[in-house]
Amino acid sequence: AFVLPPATSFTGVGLSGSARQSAIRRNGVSSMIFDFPAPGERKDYPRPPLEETSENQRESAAFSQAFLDMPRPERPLKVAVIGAGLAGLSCAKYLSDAGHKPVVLEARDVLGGKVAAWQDKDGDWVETGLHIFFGAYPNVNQMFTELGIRDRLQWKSHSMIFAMPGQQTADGFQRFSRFEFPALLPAPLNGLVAILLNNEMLTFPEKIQFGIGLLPAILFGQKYVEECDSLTVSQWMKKQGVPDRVNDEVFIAMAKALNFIDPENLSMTVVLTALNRFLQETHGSKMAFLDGPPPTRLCQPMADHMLARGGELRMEQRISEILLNDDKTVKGLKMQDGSTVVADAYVSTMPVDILKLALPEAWRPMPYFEKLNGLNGVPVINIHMWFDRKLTTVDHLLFSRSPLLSVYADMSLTCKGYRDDDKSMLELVFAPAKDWIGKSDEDIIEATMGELYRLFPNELSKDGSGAKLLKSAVVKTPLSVYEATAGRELYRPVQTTPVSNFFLAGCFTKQKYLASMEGATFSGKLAARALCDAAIAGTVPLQKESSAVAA
Ligand SMILES: Cc1cc2nc3c(=O)[nH]c(=O)nc-3n(C[C@H](O)[C@H](O)[C@H](O)COP(=O)(O)OP(=O)(O)OC[C@H]3O[C@@H](n4cnc5c(N)ncnc54)[C@H](O)[C@@H]3O)c2cc1C
Repeated sequence: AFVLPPATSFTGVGLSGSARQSAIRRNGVSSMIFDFPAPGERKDYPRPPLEETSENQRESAAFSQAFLDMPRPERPLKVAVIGAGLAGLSCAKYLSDAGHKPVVLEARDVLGGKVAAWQDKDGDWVETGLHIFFGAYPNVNQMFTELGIRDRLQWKSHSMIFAMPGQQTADGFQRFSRFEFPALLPAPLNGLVAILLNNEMLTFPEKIQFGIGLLPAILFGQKYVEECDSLTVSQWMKKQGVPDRVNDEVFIAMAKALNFIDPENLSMTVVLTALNRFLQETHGSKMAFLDGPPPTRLCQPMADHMLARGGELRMEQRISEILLNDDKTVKGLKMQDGSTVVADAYVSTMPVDILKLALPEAWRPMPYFEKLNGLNGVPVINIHMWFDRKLTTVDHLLFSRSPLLSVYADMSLTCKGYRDDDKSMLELVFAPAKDWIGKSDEDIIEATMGELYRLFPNELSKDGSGAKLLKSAVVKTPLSVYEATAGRELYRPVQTTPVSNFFLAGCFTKQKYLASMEGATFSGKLAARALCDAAIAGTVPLQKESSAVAA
């Protein structure tokens, strides 16, 4: 156990009710015990087991190791990291690994940003989003390994399961169509067999036509994938002569799951990027659920890691203005409470819509920042419904294939922390949400029930004789991840900005893993690396005082 040095602020996430509130208010306890190795105690990160290592996974482990192997800075940089979502926490973690001093400033009283969760009055957890981890998330998987919390990822059978709304089995239960990836075959054979053996959704000629359509992606690789950003999924399907039914049966569900929009709008690059990972990595499409709420089960260990290495976390600290020097570098951050935070360098991980509003006037004409106008957040709604009995026995993510919903899962089965042997808690992603985001929670729940009657024909009944809805929670995110419509790749900024002491991270910034938890985590790592390199090159202007961060 390691005793934190005095005056380190911490978050009360993980505690409940008044204990949590008072912990947040105290925000500067004298000491806390963490079951975590002291700085310098462990030189090398543990590697994931060999059988799970893909080339991307090995690259990610080496990238992490480089932070530990860097020469220790003579004068550690104080870095203000704006936002404690996955990008901010990842950036802070790796900066602390490299010997720098991150100070994370989070506007809310909860860690996680788009993976944030909180407890309702009954103590039940409400999440911003239903979150799935994939085998093809090397930097996220590496993060779990580095924090010693791999056992918190609950891996499910290697399958993709699609609901068949309105269709029932002979005994009246909901029908599913499964793509099963055989365990003994390597990629891409396991994926091809999974597709070939499923005959409920696509006919053999349809699969062949889709396979032929994909040939250029297989032959020309990444270059072709990137070129396809000029086309929507629907346009690409037409151009490649893929039958409409493939779009309707599979890609509406896929597009909604990947970016909460329809194939008529989604860039084909997004779909090809996902397919590429799934077809190249044997475990790529394997899915895992976290074993409880992300703020306590994932974000807190990330924060603890950097706190144990001298970092700082300040909750309920919203920045209201970026203050500039005459040369347009950042002079400090004006906080909403009127205080100012000064550091050697600054990393913004604010979502793109908030960042655009926060940009200083002097930066707006710069082409790098001007490009951000091409990116906008997409609306999405996450719904929780608690029922008085079990609705399903399927312990997996389900693609709903229904007009209003995207994916859903019975969290009482899929997630150890929410386990209930008698009742179901469905978590459902409602998308596209453009026409619904302004509607009342009651309207949204009523519309969702309408979909559920078709999805659970035997368990739910309009006359009230089936399972009863005990309570529900609706979480609206009007501007979530950037909307990946055709042509957006051009607008995604790299992590190094034209301002020498200002860096960007966040899932919208340029990296090869889309707007996802992996994208956010990797972007934070890339920003930390860019900053460390700039520090070594001496291009970050240092503040005069040795203790640069002042509140
Ligand atoms: C409903 C839903 C379902 C999803 N499902 C999946 C999934 O299954 N798999 C997957 O990989 N991804 C999924 N995602 C996407 C994933 O959650 C995001 O890509 C990722 O969490 C984004 O992390 P981030 O750090 O880039 O941004 P954010 O999480 O948005 O973090 C930004 C942080 O900045 C803070 N902030 C904002 N303004 C200020 C300010 N002025 N001052 C200080 N702090 C500020 C915010 O409070 C926030 O904590 C889902 C998202 C949603 C909404």
